Amino acid sequence: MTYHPLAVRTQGLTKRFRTQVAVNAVDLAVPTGAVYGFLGPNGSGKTTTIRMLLNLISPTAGTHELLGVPAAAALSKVGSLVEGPAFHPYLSGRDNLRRLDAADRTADGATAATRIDGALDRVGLLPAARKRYRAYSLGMRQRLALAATLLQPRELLILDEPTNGLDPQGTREVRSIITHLAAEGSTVMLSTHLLSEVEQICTHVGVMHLGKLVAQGSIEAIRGRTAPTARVDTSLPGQAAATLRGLGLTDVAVGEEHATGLLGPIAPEKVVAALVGDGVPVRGFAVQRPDLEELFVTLTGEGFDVSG
Ligand SMILES: Nc1ncnc2c1ncn2[C@@H]1O[C@H](COP(=O)(O)OP(=O)(O)OP(=O)(O)O)[C@@H](O)[C@H]1O
Repeated sequence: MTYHPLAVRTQGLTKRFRTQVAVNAVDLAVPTGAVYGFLGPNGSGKTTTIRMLLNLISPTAGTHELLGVPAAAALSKVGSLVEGPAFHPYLSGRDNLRRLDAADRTADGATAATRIDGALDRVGLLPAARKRYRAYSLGMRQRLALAATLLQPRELLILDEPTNGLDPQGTREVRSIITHLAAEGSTVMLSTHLLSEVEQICTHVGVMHLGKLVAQGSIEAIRGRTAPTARVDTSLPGQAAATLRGLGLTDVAVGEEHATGLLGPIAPEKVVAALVGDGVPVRGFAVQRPDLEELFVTLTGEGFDVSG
């Protein structure tokens, strides 16, 4: 395995459908080892981008590389879930994988059984391997689709809305598999319209809005863009506010039983020490950042679905 710092890299990637620009000059940078959440509301261009990455449609303009090389040269190391594979309802999960594996001319027939059960095991479907596909829950069906992408070793997984349509249990199952796959060393790029999904399983995020990538980076770095607020719970909020102002906090506000202020570069422990030193009875102290949702609403002018 050759190491490339970016598992997915695009420059100026653009797709125009007649008059509509569905994807507009997108520069993606998915670091190797990341779980990258490709976040955006429906219609923002995620699927179109993913289809271009996988060479399923050709870009109007721009370039893309997977694993450091042009996509065509990397696709054998890339697992994807875009339109799930067609499974046969009357065959078992295992037999469905057998069919898919047999159709892969690069796969070694002698090791098929090990490979298939290995893939079933990784998605936790081994106990249900003999069940017919039609008896599978939606979550199990999606897990089988993931297993199908894992029949070959993959350095990169590109998953389009992998939890879409699943019930909470199925969603949890699929998220946990994604986390495991990432822990085993695969880079994962997944599209989603759920901010909560990004917060739960992603290390990085790229935010799409009307075909444009409006923000991208590690969750930590993106959170870091927001100014932290110190909040003091106290019976003497006026006095607390005076201390905060004295230390140089800005936007200091007084509530009924609390005071808040923007921390800036001031260390939280210094604030606590000053409050205590000034005799402010501190009942609680917290450093809060506006959550990602507030930040993304600012970036895109619209909210994200936070359920799920
Ligand atoms: N084959 C096509 N022909 C014309 N327009 C298309 C085509 N495919 C996508 N579009 C348009 O491009 C825009 C982006 O669609 P896309 O499916 O990429 O968005 P998305 O973010 O993946 O949303 P969703 O989650 O709904 O799939 C939409 O306005 C869509 O109608």
